[in-house]
Amino acid sequence: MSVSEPKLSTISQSASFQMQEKLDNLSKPIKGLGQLEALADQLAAIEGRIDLQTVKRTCLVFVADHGVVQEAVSATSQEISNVLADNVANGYACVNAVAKSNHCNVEVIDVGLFGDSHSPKMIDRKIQRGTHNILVKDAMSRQDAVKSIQVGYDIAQDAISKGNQMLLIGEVGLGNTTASSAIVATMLSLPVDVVVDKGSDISTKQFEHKKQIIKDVLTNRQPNKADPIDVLSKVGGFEIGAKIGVMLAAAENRIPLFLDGFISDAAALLAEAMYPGIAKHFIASHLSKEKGAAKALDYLGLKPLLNLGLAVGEGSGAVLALSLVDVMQSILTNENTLGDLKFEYEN
Ligand SMILES: O=C(O)c1ccc[n+]([C@@H]2O[C@H](COP(=O)([O-])O)[C@@H](O)[C@H]2O)c1
Ligand SMILES: Cc1cc2nc[nH]c2cc1C
Repeated sequence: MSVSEPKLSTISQSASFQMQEKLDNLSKPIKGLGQLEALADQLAAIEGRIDLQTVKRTCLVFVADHGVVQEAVSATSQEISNVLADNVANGYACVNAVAKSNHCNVEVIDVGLFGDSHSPKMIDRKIQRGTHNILVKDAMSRQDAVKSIQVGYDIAQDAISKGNQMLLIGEVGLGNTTASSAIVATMLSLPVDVVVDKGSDISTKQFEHKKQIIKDVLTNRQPNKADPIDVLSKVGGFEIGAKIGVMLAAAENRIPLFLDGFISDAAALLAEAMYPGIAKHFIASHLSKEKGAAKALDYLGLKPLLNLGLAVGEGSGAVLALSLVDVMQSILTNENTLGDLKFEYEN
């Protein structure tokens, strides 16, 4: 099993059916827990069992820089990526705070920061010092695009071998909503205006400029949607490739994979094009505030669990959705059955 010879595990319809039967027997109206029931069904289908394995989970946060930040498409200057990435590695960022309350491990992996990390906790798998500016040059070589997927795959395999039962993915990378917009517009053949949004919050004037930059990027780079590696190498990012690798390792090992926001959604479109059917192994934790997110999730047939207007990144939304998994586990463990109440539906 590897990136070059993927072998997705099967999605167990019978485990999903058994889970729904169990839920239908609980002391509540049939399907009364709505999308939470669909979540439990999907987890059972992915894991191939109804005694869901959810306790040990890790959010893998991939950090990388984007040369296109030179074009003033982001709220901050490029050097800030390092500061933000180190903040996650040191345990003080938004995702760390959410992870503390939701009992989730966080690991931070440098796959392409321009600078050197100052955190001893940063895992160094740097592929290059940032992507090239995609307005003028391909983001990375094809070889580095494949390498980014392999790095993510290896990191995920390691996490799985340490007993993780669910994986979550996040990122820090200023400029990556520009790269993600270019990916989503390409993969869904949509106009840039329909998918682009304000990322880490830019002014209206800067937003108009960002739209034009992405249009020019697509004209200059001509990514080929029939070849996802071409798209990743021309307009993508190292953290986006690494996320694809995690998705593959999770899908091979019956491990539920929690997407975070827009950048995960863009990576998921590439993964689905490379490994058709892989999206069935993904849980859409939330609907990002970025408007292209809904387009990507609709295409993938994924219904987000939360819709809170989140636009943080780091994996924070994915970790937040774990509270719903934990609530579902409590329901499955603690709620009694219609039988206990000697209650039966009449038809
Ligand atoms: O997860 C999202 O949907 C999301 C939406 C907006 C911004 N972000 C985060 O903000 C950074 C990218 O914003 P930008 O404006 O520089 O492209 C990057 O570090 C992402 O993790 C993330
Ligand atoms: C403050 C800040 C925190 C972030 N976390 C992930 N991306 C980010 C971008 C900014 C600007």
